[in-house]
Amino acid sequence: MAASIQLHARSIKAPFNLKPVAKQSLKPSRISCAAAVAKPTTRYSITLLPGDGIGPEVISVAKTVLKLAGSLEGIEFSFQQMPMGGAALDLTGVPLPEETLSAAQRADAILLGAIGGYKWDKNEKHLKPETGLLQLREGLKVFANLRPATVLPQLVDSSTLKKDVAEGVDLMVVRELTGGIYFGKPRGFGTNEKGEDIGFNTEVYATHEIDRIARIAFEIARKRRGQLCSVDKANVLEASMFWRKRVTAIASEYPDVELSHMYVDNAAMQLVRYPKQFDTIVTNNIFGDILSDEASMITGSIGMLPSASLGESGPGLFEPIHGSAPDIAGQDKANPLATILSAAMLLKYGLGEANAAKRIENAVLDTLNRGFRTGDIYSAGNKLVGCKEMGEEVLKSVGSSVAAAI
Ligand SMILES: NC(=O)c1ccc[n+]([C@@H]2O[C@H](COP(=O)([O-])OP(=O)(O)OC[C@H]3O[C@@H](n4cnc5c(N)ncnc54)[C@H](O)[C@@H]3O)[C@@H](O)[C@H]2O)c1
Ligand SMILES: CC(C)[C@H](C(=O)O)[C@@H](O)C(=O)O
Repeated sequence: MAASIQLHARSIKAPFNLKPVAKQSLKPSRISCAAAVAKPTTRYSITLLPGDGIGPEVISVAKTVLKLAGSLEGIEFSFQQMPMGGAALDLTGVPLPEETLSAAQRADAILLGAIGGYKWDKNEKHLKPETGLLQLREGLKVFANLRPATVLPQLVDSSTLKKDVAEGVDLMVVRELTGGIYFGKPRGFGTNEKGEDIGFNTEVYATHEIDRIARIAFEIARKRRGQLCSVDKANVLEASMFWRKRVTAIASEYPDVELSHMYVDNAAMQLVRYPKQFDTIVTNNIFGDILSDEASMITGSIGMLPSASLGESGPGLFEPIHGSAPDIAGQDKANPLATILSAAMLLKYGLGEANAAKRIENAVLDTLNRGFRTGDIYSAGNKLVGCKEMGEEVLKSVGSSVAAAI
């Protein structure tokens, strides 16, 4: 089994090994005239969770891309598709059936589309698709969520920011994923001393939760441009004051990384004022959710941003950061590139298959170079395509020598 924080083996000693080693080949490839040069076949099991809305559309495309990129690198996948979110609610009455969680836990990696939709919006908390996603993240113990936002030169004109502001942006949001206000207790509904109805949640972080995400962020920053910005609300919130104290303490283990701190309101503003100032951002669950959506728009569209969610052991969870986009679901309008790039992250961080990952990344660049655009990233002079056609073009690029060469 593969994947997780060590960026891929299932058990980890070092906090974050950014140089994963590919899983061992299980058997030699078929004997043929080309046997001397053929790569041995490596096999992985992938759990696919298409979910709701545009989820099934983008997963179907990403699966074919993953399959082809893998086969060109001697990798064979077995896919198991399981219900999740609203689709699971309709089928089984719960948003994360036990069978889905255990299939995910047994897999080498998980690729998820998106969950949610109008149909289930008024459900009680425990019957919301979103609750299923949080249960999945908790069940897989994937506490580190990596959300890279890179402005590709081909898409500078798709950004809503001015060209000189967006050009060259390359940042990584490291979001704590299994703690904070999303999971803190007490939480719920009740009545206050005046007898008025209330809803309440708790933002809480323990030392080990902050220390482990901080170490991962420092490791990532060390391998990028050596700058880590910790985003909090330490001028107001005790949980943030403690967050800042622990991140500062962990910094002593990483003298080569330059640590800065920023309040979240300022960070939200700086992201649109001068995003190039950021290299790696580390932040809590809720601030990471919001800031990564904001960062996605710098790159042109939320339909471009992939993510990897990793734990200390066990398989990683890979998903685009966007939701189920009910407004465009079923219309073949979704941009599948965030999910395709999540498949690349699955290969790289989840399985340690860097070459296959590079094939996908290069194929995406080549497809954009050839002028294909879904509606969300369209600009004049390019060719407007739907989700399926975008997928077919990426497949062509994966199959061409370009993908191996760029
Ligand atoms: N990880 C997830 O599964 C996830 C993430 C966010 C939201 N959600 C859920 O999705 C549902 C809709 O939420 P929302 O509307 O706030 O956010 P959303 O991300 O689904 O959509 C926001 C906007 O971005 C557009 N968009 C999103 N992905 C796109 C893509 N790949 N290509 C082109 N356009 C795209 C949508 O059309 C919409 O206009 C809700 O039920 C929400 O809870 C799920
Ligand atoms: C759907 C929701 C539970 C989820 C989150 O808040 O984490 C989403 O916004 C995301 O970013 O994946």
